[in-house]
Amino acid sequence: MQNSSRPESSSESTTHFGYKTVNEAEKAGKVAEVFHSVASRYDIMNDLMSGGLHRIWKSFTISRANIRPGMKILDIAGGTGDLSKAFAKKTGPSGEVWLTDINDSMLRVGRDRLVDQGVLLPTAVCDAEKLPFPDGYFDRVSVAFGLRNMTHKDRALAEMRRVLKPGGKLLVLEFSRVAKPLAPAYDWYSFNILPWIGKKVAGDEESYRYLAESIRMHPDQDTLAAMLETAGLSRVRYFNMTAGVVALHEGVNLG
Ligand SMILES: C[S@@+](CC[C@H](N)C(=O)[O-])C[C@H]1O[C@@H](n2cnc3c(N)ncnc32)[C@H](O)[C@@H]1O
Repeated sequence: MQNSSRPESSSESTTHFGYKTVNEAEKAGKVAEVFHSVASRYDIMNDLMSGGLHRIWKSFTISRANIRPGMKILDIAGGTGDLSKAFAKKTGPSGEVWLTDINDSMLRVGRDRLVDQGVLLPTAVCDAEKLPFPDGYFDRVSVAFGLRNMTHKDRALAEMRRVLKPGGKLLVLEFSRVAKPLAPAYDWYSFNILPWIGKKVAGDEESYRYLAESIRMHPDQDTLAAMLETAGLSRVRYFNMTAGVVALHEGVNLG
């Protein structure tokens, strides 16, 4: 489903940024512009756009993570820190939860928000495609609504598997393919209402048009499950939520 016309390793390879075809080297910069622009209004936009549903999708992810005190957790593309905060509650002080993101604006909003709530976590700017952590370090790795924005999803998934301990679990929460009968209404909402809310609330219509487009360009449920398997994960399964508006994929590193 990647829109590349050449192998990923070529510096002239193309990929997609929403519906646009761009050079791979350009994509990360364009994604960075989106998240620098929306960072300060990101949380309110999430509640407005999803009618609060993102909280339920994240709660389900947290319950599937089955976290126990003392575990080491990596939250990739963690943004404003919703998952990290919930993970930290479950690991307790003996655990280690890393809030990471490639975008320092998103991470700053997240870190400040957590500090205001009395939650102090190690925080790092890092690219999911080149994680600065040793092999086999984490019990759980999560990425929520982040994979869609990555240029080389296969490299990012391989990195996620690399840093998981044997027996550790990867959780990928992402927009996915909605059930067919709902597609017309969902498309109308995505291409009319989302950019309108983006304009009124975040002063940025284009970033929310990118959101709608990037969802359509993201691999569907079965394709993403196959990508997790290719990355070396086992016992791969997924759960559709809200009729496939989002899906939680999970896989285990059996070493
Ligand atoms: C839609 S936000 C999700 C934030 C948070 N996980 C949540 O669910 O609310 C997507 C995040 O992915 C991050 N991101 C995009 N590409 C990335 C990459 N290559 N490595 C790490 N983070 C990335 C963006 O900076 C952004 O903060």
